[in-house]
Amino acid sequence: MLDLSTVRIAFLGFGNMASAMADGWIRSGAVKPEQLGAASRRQDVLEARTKARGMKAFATCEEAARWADVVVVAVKPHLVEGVVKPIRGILKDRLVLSVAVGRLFDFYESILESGTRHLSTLPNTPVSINEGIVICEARHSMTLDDEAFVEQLFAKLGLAEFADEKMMSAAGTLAGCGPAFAAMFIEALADGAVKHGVPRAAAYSLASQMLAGTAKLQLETGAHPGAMKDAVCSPGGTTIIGVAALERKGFRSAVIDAIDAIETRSR
Ligand SMILES: NC(=O)C1=CN([C@@H]2O[C@H](COP(=O)(O)OP(=O)(O)OC[C@H]3O[C@@H](n4cnc5c(N)ncnc54)[C@H](OP(=O)(O)O)[C@@H]3O)[C@@H](O)[C@H]2O)C=CC1
Ligand SMILES: O=C(O)[C@@H]1CCC=N1
Repeated sequence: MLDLSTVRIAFLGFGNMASAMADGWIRSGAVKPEQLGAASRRQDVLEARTKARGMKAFATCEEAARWADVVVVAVKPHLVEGVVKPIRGILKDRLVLSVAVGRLFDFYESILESGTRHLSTLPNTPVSINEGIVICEARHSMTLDDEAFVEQLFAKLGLAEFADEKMMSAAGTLAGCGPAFAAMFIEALADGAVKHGVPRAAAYSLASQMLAGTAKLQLETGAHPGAMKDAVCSPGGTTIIGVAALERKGFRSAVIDAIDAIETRSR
């Protein structure tokens, strides 16, 4: 069975998502940097990113896969087939974890050798500080031991949730794309406060703490978000003025439309 203290994990592609996962595992203390390796396209960029973390850099995906017990496929979705197919013989005896959006169980069954152990996931960037989400496809070809190992491994990054194929896309969009929307909200709140004299740095930390605190309150109490909004809106007070302004601009519709646009894009 794979063991957290000895497992070797190789990333194929080491950009934003892969480096966030590496940071999360290293930060958790559960995986040592030397247990992590990566291969990507530009060798100079890879060397800089891996050296900064004390990780191993490999010249090719083949070398990285040969070294590893677990291979994380972290290239753009349209590159997955070209990266994976040439090394499918090596991957046959590895645990393959994918983070590529839209690359689910059936796709990997069609490009990997029969019997390869694989799982498709959709993580998000807050995994780098162990506060992320990893949405995992319920359909996979892992053994029970792999499943127990993966649950341990992903628990170090935050919340790991299994979702069936029907839910995978929308849940992945909420969790995976959501940090960009949340960051835009933080930026916009800060811009509004800066406009009225709050220093930029203070505006960012106030906006982020407000969002983190509100999210934690919802998670801990399970309160309905509408009730949480009502609890802040004093009759004739200031908040309802802001709520009415947001409604005039279609705030909630804009957010729903953002998810909708992603889910109905042509693939
Ligand atoms: N960013 C996010 O928040 C999330 C991303 N994902 C998924 O993660 C995957 C990676 O996205 P992201 O990290 O944002 O993208 P990046 O562009 O930041 O990283 C892509 C990586 O792939 C490397 N690469 C490109 N071509 C090859 C190749 N032929 N062989 C090996 N490596 C190669 C790139 O190297 P180089 O830079 O040298 O070109 C780079 O290291 C995508 O499939 C995406 O769907 C999933 C959830 C969230
Ligand atoms: O924008 C993207 O395609 C990736 C997938 C989810 C978040 N980032």
